[in-house]
Amino acid sequence: MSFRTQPLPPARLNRCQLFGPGSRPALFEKMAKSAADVINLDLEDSVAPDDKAQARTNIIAAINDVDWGAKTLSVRINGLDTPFWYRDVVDLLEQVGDRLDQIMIPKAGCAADIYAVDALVTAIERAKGRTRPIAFEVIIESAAGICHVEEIAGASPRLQAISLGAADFAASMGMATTGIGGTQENYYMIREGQKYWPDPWHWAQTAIVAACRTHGLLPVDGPFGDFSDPEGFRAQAMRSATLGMVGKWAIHPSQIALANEVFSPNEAAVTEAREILAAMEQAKRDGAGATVYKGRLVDIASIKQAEVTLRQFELIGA
Ligand SMILES: C[C@@H](C(=O)SCCNC(=O)CCNC(=O)[C@H](O)C(C)(C)COP(=O)(O)OP(=O)(O)OC[C@H]1O[C@@H](n2cnc3c(N)ncnc32)[C@H](O)[C@@H]1OP(=O)(O)O)[C@H](O)C(=O)O
Ligand SMILES: [Mg+2]
Repeated sequence: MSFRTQPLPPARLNRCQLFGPGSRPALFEKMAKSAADVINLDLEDSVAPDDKAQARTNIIAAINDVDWGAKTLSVRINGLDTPFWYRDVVDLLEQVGDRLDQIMIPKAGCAADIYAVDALVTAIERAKGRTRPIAFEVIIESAAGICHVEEIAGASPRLQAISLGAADFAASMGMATTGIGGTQENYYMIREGQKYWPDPWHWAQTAIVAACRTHGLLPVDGPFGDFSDPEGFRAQAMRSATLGMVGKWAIHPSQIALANEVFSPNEAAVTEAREILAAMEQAKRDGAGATVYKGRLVDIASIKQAEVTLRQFELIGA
């Protein structure tokens, strides 16, 4: 381990982030009653330019009036290249109480983007006497964003999470696809006449996970557009979980249970984690740093791996 130790991410559940357009207030109560850990009320790309002002009004009313329970409540503001974002921040922070937990910043391209929003948020918080600081989540969804992901991850103490936005990312990268996440038909390899489909999002996900883990943030997988394909969603989510992501967006309620299931350790994983810890306790008593569990090596690193599973399990139980 480096002399600089790796910080733990915020101890909160983030298995599923449910999105809903700010221009569809009829969805808000349904979102609040859902099983998603995080709610993202959207002012950005699911809202048409002419509807931005009304969507803002809808969201402010809903934050103040709807019972959001224990969910993390987040609003996605408009991008810093638009004329809308400053008004999003000002109206939200001046007109909602402490119930708003987080602002989501889309299309972040460099650390200065986060600095700009932080400066505005800080000024409003001071002016209004807000005592609980607003957290930030950032979406990496551009070539610049992925190039600068590590500096973005370290840009503000408000940052709690980073998501991958597959659709804008694909567009920014010039990828030859209109798919939002998942397997891409033309991204394949051939061996002995058989086609195999690797994951074109893999490298961007791992870059986000590494940046998040370095700075103690939650890495989150973004949208899977084809909500009629639950198996495709599940497969994408399981790949993301295997790479270290803690959750995934849902753009339709049918995706919530899938995300919650994939990002909650199952009984077998919890049992195995506990058995590995017990095996390592025995190894310690025997004066060994490594031992054999079910025919395979486990050592001190295995303790840390098992603790990842158990930490997530304990959060869910809390
Ligand atoms: C890709 C980039 C992104 O920005 S993704 C995030 C932004 N997108 C959104 O916020 C879209 C969110 N989803 C929706 O707006 C809708 O789900 C929909 C348009 C995809 C489908 O809506 P529709 O009403 O047609 O769906 P039904 O199947 O009829 O609904 C069934 C039932 O569920 C209720 N419902 C629908 N959506 C939601 C929701 N989001 N939350 C809660 N409840 C919802 C609906 O009202 C029906 O209810 P019922 O009538 O049964 O009571 C990204 O940035 C990138 O770059 O990658
Ligand atoms: Mg986007």
